[in-house]
Amino acid sequence: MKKNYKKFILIIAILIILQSITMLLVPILLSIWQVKALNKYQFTIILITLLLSVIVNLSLIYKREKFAKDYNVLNFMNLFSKFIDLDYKVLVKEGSTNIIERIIMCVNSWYSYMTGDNVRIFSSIITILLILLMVLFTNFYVFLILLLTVLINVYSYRHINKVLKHRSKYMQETSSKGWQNVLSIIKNPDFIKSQSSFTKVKNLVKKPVLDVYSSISDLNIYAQSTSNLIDSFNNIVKILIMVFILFISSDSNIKSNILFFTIITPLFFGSLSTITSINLSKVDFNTSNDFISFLDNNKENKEGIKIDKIDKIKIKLNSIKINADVNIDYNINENIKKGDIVWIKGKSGKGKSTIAKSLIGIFEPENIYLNGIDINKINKNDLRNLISYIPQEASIFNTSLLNNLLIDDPSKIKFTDNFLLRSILKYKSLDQEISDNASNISGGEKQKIALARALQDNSNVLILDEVTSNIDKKSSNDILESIIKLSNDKIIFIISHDNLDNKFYNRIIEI
Ligand SMILES: Nc1ncnc2c1ncn2[C@@H]1O[C@H](COP(=O)(O)OP(=O)(O)OP(=O)(O)O)[C@@H](O)[C@H]1O
Repeated sequence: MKKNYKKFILIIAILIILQSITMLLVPILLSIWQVKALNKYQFTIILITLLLSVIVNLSLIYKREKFAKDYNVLNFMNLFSKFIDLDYKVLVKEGSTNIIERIIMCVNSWYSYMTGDNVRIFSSIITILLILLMVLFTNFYVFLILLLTVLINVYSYRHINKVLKHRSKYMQETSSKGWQNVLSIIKNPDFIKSQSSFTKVKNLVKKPVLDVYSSISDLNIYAQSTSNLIDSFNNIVKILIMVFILFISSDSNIKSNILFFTIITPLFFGSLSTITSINLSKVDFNTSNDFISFLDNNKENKEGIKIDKIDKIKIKLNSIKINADVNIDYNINENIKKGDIVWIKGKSGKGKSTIAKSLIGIFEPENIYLNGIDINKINKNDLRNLISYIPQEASIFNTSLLNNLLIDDPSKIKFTDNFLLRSILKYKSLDQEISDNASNISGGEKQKIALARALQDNSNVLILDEVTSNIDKKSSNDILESIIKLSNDKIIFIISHDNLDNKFYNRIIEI
């Protein structure tokens, strides 16, 4: 892609330079040839130049958007990998939707800046320098005025950018957090439709929406008013130059002077305002890069000793530190071996799932050993490869039932034989699209799909966290029985606050 990007930027640079040349060429030719005395040949050249400028503009749009598709997808996927690699605590604190919203903002600002704006700034600077050079040989005083204008613009924007960067960061953070909060309230259609009055829900939604639009409005007031002040200053300079030209011109050169400066000044100030408008996208671009540094600095450390199997687990737990404020106390001392089925029982909120999350390296308590090795020293990818954790909340995606199963090769699987899917496939096909928030399937079906997905992994340890809580007792027992039959020799943890039939386990960890 880097090679492709270089090639793309080269083409875009050529097109933008051509665009600037075609823009500058017409006024220069007109001022040399004099409009009144154009012959057929000169008129044709001017027409061709204008036509060329249209073709160059259209090619720019086409090239940019064609490239943007692949560029945006690649950038999104790169940032998505950083998102997956984030530390769990940061993920919980920031919120996944918030981070994804910011990733989308990054992709958009990279697109604006990297696929044209960066080159356009360059070409505007060249245009300004060329015009300054032309004016230097035409009128030294106007040259000084234009040079001073450029310096005032550069100095002002330097100052404005410092403030803007700060405000743009605040706006990006507030708006992505705000939309995350709104989505969390409205994402469940069952909840929305079960409300008799929307006053409370509306009040809940109004606060984050107000935060979002307030931050955008604050940013815009500052950005637009400062840009406007500079634009106004530039406009005054533009008028003063024309008045000055009229004042200093003699009768003989007044026409050519007016023609030259009428054409040159809009181009000069146009290029200056191009830089101004791109300035905003540059600020967004820099803010986005800071966000990428944030993602990189909060990466989870997965490094550690490589293991390829787990056949014994020692849990000698006194406490698990979840974060600076939350610490959960335990009194566990268990030696678990291959083939054991352990029921982790305890009241709600006592810390059952926290043990499961510690086993896959999300939390890092002391005194858990796998094959005699301290779990905190083991490579986290290996841990997650060898331990299948099926969480309490089934993750269901807005795609087909088949896609939800994340099966590598569907042709090898006989779905009707699958004890989990059989009952679902009586009423639904594998092509059935699962709607947003999985509103068109039942709670039990969600759990069966999540189970069927996880059971494909060829892991050594299986952790079932209340995985049948939405399924009737008889079906739930059938499912557990089938899982145990299929998981010969694995270590299985069954987390449940419900009573469990004693045929399903041979050890208990009670919290
Ligand atoms: N990321 C977190 N940040 C702060 N507190 C947390 C976090 N995760 C869990 N907790 C708290 O830790 C405690 C134990 O949570 P855990 O999910 O392990 O309980 P549990 O026994 O599995 O509960 P349940 O049966 O209701 O699922 C709870 O008080 C919970 O609020």
